[in-house]
Amino acid sequence: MITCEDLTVQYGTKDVVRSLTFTVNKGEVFGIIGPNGSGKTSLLKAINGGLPAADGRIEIDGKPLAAYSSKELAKKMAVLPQQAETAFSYSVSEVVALGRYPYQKGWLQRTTKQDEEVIRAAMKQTDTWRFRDTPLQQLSGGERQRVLLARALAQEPDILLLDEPTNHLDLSHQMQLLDALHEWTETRQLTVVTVLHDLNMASLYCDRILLLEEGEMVALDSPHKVLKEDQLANVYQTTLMRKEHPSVPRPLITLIPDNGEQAPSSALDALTIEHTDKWIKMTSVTKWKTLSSAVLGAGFRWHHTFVNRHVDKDYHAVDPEEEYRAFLTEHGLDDEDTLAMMTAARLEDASILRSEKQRPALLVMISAGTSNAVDASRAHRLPDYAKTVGTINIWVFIDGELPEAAYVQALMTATEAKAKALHDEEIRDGSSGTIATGTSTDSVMIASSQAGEMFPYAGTITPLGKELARLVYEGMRQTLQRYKRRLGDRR
Ligand SMILES: Nc1ncnc2c1ncn2[C@@H]1O[C@H](COP(=O)(O)OP(=O)(O)OP(=O)(O)O)[C@@H](O)[C@H]1O
Repeated sequence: MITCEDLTVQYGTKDVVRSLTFTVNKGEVFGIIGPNGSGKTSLLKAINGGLPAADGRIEIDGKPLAAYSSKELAKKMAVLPQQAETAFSYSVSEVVALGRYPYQKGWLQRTTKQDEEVIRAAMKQTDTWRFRDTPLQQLSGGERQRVLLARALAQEPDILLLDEPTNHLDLSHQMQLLDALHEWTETRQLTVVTVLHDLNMASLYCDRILLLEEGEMVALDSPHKVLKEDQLANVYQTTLMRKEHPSVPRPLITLIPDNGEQAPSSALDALTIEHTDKWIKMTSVTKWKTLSSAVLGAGFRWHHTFVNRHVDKDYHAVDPEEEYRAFLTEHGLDDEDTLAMMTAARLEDASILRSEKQRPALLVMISAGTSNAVDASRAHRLPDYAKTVGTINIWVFIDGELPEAAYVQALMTATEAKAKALHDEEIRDGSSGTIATGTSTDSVMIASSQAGEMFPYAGTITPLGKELARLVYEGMRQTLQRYKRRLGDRR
C-alpha cells in the first residue's frame, strides 16, 4: 500500500506537485493522467524515492519511504521509466539480470539458480526470451521497452511504477502488457501505479484514476467518475466526447476534430433522391449520423448513401449481408458508406415527405407492405420466425444536431406515429384479426446532419417531435392508401 499525505514536490522553488493526499491499495491498477507538465512523472519519481518531498510524507506499507535502504526499496518496488536508457552494450539477458541485484549478497554478486529461473520467467512473460543474446541497442523501441519491463519484473516487486509503459508499443503489445498487468494484480497481488496518456487505456485498465492539472488533484475516482466530458475538456483544453464502450462497462473518449467539414445551409437540399421500382436511393455530399436497424450499417454510424432496395417476395440468400454488399458493389456503391435496407413491398407505394416549415427541417421516407402485419400484443401467439412478406421501412432525416437521447426519442416518436397510422387505416393482424401495430420485420433509421440547430429532445412535446410524428403519420397513411388501392384494383 502506498500513502501520500499532503505531498509537495519541487524543482528549485517551483511546486510541480502540490499538497496531494491519496492512498493506492494493494492489488490495484492506479492510473495517473493529466496534460503535459502536470506533474505525473514528478509524482512517480517522488513515490520511488528519486525526488525528495518538499513537504508532506510518503509511506510504503506503513513505513516511511526514507526509512527503506535502496536494496529494500528495490525489492518492494520496481520502476519502468519514461525514457528507456540506450547507452547499454549489454545483451538482453544481462539487462534483465540487473533486476536481481537487490537479491544478491556479498561483493561477488553471483547469479543463483533461482535468479536464473526468475529472469527466464520474466523474459517469457514479456515475450523477450527470443532476444536474450541480442544487444539491447539492436532492438526496436517497443522491444526495448519490453526488456526493461522484464528487468522490473525480475525484481519481483510488490509495487510496479510505470511511466507511459505503452509509449513505444504497437496495439497488440499494448493490450498484452495491460492485460498482463491486470492479471498480475489479481494473481500476485501486484500493485500497479501507471502514468498513461491514452485516456481509453486508462479507462479500460485502471481501477481508479488520478487526474492532475498543474500539480494539483482535479479528481481521483473510478474511470466513470473521472473521465467526464466537461472535466476533461477543461483540463485538456480541447473538445471531446464521451461514449460507452460497446462491450465492456467503461467510458470511451473521442476527440472532435475541427476539420472544417460543414453541412450546407440545408443538408436536406444536398440530398439527391432517386425513386424507382428497383430502389429508393439517396446520396448526400456530407455524411449523416445514423441510428438504424438496417441490413448494412446498423447501430450508430455515419453514411453518405442510403438505399431501400426492392427484392422479390421469394428473395433468399444464405448470407443476406454478403449478397447485399455484392449488389452495392455491382451498382458502384461503397458498401462501407451505404446504409442499406431491403423490402419486398412495392416501392411505387412509398412516400417521401418534407417538412413545409423552415425549422425543424425534416425529410421522411416510408415504404410499406402489410401482408405481414402484426399486433404486438398478440405476437407471442404466433410461431417463431413465421415467414410472410411485407415490411415497413422508415427513414427520418433531421437537419440539426441531436444527442443520442434524442435519437432514441425520435425512434419512439416515429414508431408511435406508425402504429397510429396502422390503426387509422385499420390494418389488421392476419392471425388475430386485431388492429396491427407494425409488421414483424420493420426497420427504421433516424439520421441527423449533426450541424446547425441543436435539438436536445425529439419526443412529441417538442417542435421536432411534433413535425416528425406528423410526417411519419401522413407518409404512412398515404403509402397504406396506395397499397390498399393497388390491392383493391387487383381484386
Ligand atoms: N529536471 C527538471 N528541472 C526543472 N523542472 C522540471 C524538471 N523536470 C520536470 N520539470 C518541470 O516539472 C513540471 C512537471 O513535469 P513532469 O515531467 O512531472 O510532468 P508530466 O505530467 O509527467 O508531463 P509529460 O506528460 O510531458 O510527461 C513541468 O513544468 C516541468 O517543466
